[in-house]
Amino acid sequence: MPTPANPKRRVGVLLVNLGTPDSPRTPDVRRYLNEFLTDGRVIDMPAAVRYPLFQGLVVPLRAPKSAKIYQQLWDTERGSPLLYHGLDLQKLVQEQLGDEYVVAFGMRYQNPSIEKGLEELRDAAVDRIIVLPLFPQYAAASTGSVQEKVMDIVSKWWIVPSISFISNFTDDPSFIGTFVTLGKAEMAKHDYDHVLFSYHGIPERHVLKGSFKGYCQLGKCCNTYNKNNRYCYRAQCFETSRLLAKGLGLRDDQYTVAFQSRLQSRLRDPWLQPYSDEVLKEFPKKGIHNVLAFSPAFVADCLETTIEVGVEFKELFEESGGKHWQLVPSLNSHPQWVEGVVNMIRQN
Ligand SMILES: C=CC1=C(C)c2cc3[nH]c(cc4nc(cc5[nH]c(cc1n2)c(C)c5CCC(=O)O)C(CCC(=O)O)=C4C)c(C)c3C=C
Ligand SMILES: [Fe+2]
Ligand SMILES: [Fe+2]
Repeated sequence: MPTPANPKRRVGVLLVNLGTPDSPRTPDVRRYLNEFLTDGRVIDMPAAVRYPLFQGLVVPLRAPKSAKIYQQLWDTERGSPLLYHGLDLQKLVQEQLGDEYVVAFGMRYQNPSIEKGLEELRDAAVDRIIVLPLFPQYAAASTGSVQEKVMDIVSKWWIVPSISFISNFTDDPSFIGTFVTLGKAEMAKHDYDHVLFSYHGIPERHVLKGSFKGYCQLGKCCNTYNKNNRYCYRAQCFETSRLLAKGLGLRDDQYTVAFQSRLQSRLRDPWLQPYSDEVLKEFPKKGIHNVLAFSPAFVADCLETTIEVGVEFKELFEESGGKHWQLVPSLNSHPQWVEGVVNMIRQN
């Protein structure tokens, strides 16, 4: 309800990304991983197994190694790229939307928290709230987790606000268009034999658990994007890739879709395949020596893009006989993307 002091109706917008540690020091990375990897939507094991296994064993072993990688990524002045690009986006989107909207930013894990963002919107007396998780493709482990957290928080408020979620933007013209702009800029600087679209992986089980009436079975079911696989992460990754390829003018044999960042565990559960690291090692044997890599599951530079694709995959490719590897930067706060986010919000 509008307050007498501010009779104008205003819409609240909460932009959310995954999360990042407060600093690249091991204790902060441990705290972040403990929150992340005990989320039942990320590690879908019974809580009685998940907490002792991850807090007691996996996270203590992983945190010092992850901390070293975060130290490589950290900007001395601005900190974690995922955080500062998110804050830049918030500022620019707010400027374009004007004072009919109040734009907040939150992280699913660690800071600034989703709770703080929602409280900012409540304190601004907004009329309704639009939540935009900054994940192009819907996954229960990313978007679903943000939705659960938001609903959990507001369900405990005395006055529960009207809320809507933008659950994915797999095929949004500005999301696709900005990546095409960035990709074409790289293509103008160098000749490439092949393009790799590398997406964050998820366990195959997660896709099967969300399969609508058993439609998605990790096969050709994902070759078209339709009402039966609307929420299938794999189908969405293929759809994003087809649209990017079209925008870049690529034939089907000029690009490969693959999945990265699998969490190696002794359980050896299969993740979405093919695995990016295995695919890229084979490229030189197929005569592919110049590769342009995109990370279209992320809208901002982060550990998984800058370090995993930009540094680690490049080294692996060169060790395997490849000549030139280039990562296309993420959308960050590119003006075309800012305008796209503004349009998505206005259309909601
Ligand atoms: C694109 C959306 C994401 C999905 C889906 C996702 C699933 C998922 N992730 C893990 C495990 C890890 N992910 C890590 C980092 C990370 N993940 C995403 C996004 C998605 N994850 C982002 C944006 C980032 C980068 C954060 C940053 O600060 O730069 C990490 C931490 C890094 C590390 O220690 O290697 C882990 C661990 C699982 C298990 C999973 C699905 C089940
Ligand atoms: Fe992840
Ligand atoms: Fe599918």
